[in-house]
Amino acid sequence: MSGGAAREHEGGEALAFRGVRKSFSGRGETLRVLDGVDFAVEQGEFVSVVGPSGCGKSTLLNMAGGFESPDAGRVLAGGAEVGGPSPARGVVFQQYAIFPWLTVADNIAFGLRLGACTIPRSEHAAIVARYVDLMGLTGFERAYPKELSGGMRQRVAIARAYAPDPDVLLMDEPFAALDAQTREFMQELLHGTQLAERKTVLLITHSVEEAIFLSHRVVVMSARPAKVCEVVDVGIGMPRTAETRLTPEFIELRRHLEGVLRSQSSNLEKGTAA
Ligand SMILES: Nc1ncnc2c1ncn2[C@@H]1O[C@H](COP(=O)(O)OP(=O)(O)OP(=O)(O)O)[C@@H](O)[C@H]1O
Repeated sequence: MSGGAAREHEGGEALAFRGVRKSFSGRGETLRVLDGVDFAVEQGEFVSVVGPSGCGKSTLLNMAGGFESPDAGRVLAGGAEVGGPSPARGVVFQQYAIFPWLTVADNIAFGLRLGACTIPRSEHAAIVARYVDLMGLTGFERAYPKELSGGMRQRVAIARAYAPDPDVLLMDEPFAALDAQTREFMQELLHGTQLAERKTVLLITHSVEEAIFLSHRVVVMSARPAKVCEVVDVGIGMPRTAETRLTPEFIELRRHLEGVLRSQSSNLEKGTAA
């Protein structure tokens, strides 16, 4: 459908990290986590961040969400400095952060009903129906979270994040708690939703395969104190399917990124950053 063009986004920076530094202090020690991180996500682009464990990936996402602020440098959303959480930036975390007392449909509608959302009430039902369909939740609209599998709950969380039409979606290991088979299925659902919606997405993941499958570009962080050590343009046409994972380009890219990550992780163990 895309004729091999992996990057079909519109251009223009939706999110940018400029010289971002961050340390955490505690028990008389200072932990330098981010040491001048620079990259941007363009509008409509899907970018994943991978890196050694503890290098500061979640810290970056928390800054984009407005939950943390940098010690130095700037985090920009739509060209403006991020000053705190905003409905313009939807967040999906690893834990099933959906409300147990609301049905699937009401969870998905949650952000639409907040005062900050300008989408008219008359459109809410159609929006909920669209995400129920895109996330494969048909028939479960009236179910409560306790009646759903872990994968389904996370699909509700993703639908809820997309529904109020935020400028940017921030996802922190959304599939980490799921088994491998469910995880692949979820990646395919998210990819289909993303092709339909073309949002700007920043995804943090431990899985190189997940990053390649979903993204236009993959940002690799170095060991802590972290910088960007490599940015890879995936360049594999969309839509991607289960077969895409078996193509030589995909396998070669996975091998390359796993090698970079392995060398960064060994730097972390040695206590040095490349
Ligand atoms: N609020 C905080 N206070 C103190 N230390 C923190 C805080 N947040 C994060 N850290 C520390 O900063 C480092 C980076 O954490 P972060 O969660 O951002 O890394 P990560 O790359 O997402 O990790 P992982 O891959 O294990 O999920 C870790 O050593 C963590 O313990």
